[in-house]
Amino acid sequence: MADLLSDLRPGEAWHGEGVLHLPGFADAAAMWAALQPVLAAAPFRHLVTPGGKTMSVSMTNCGRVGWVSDRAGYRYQAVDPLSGRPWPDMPEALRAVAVRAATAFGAAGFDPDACLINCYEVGARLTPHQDRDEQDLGEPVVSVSLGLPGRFVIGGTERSGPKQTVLLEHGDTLVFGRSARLAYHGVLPVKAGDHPMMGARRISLTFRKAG
Ligand SMILES: O=C(O)CCC(=O)C(=O)O
Ligand SMILES: [Fe+2]
Repeated sequence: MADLLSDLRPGEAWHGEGVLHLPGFADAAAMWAALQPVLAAAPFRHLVTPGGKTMSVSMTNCGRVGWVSDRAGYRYQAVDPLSGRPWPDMPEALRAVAVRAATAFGAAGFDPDACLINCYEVGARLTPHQDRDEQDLGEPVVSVSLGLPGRFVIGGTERSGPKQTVLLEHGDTLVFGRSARLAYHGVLPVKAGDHPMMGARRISLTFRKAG
């Protein structure tokens, strides 16, 4: 840990051994441009939880597999249920950022096969959950934020218990893995605002090794 800490650049922060915040790490404009063909082929949609609730966040995916939720449960699958076709490929420009961030985290060799893309309109939120549908929990999750700020809340491996909030702004990247891989985390309701590039919303791209 001491070695990693001494390599940190100004602004970077470890929130415990398993969480690394890299402010302004991603070229947000380049990522937004690379995302356009993905969103054209697989638009955002509001998924339904197994319990029958419609999520306030709308989602889509790129990569070999994508995360979906419906009355049957949560899972990764190769086909977009909306189009009946495979999810769009993960653009190399996006993948490269995730690999670079994972390397900064100490997870060199990260090879994401799924990118779940979340769109938060003002007021949308993600209640605390664990990301546990991936086969290899030894690999981290890398999340890149675009648009309005997000207040990312992360705690321990129990749903209750202390949590801390990390403000994620346009271009910020957050990596969580190792001791925090199964940490409960979520996003507080996004506050009203108007981002010059992204408008009144926050988008997060979450890269995973699903299996
Ligand atoms: O939007 C975020 O920053 C977090 C998203 C998240 O937790 C997820 O996609 O599982
Ligand atoms: Fe998550």
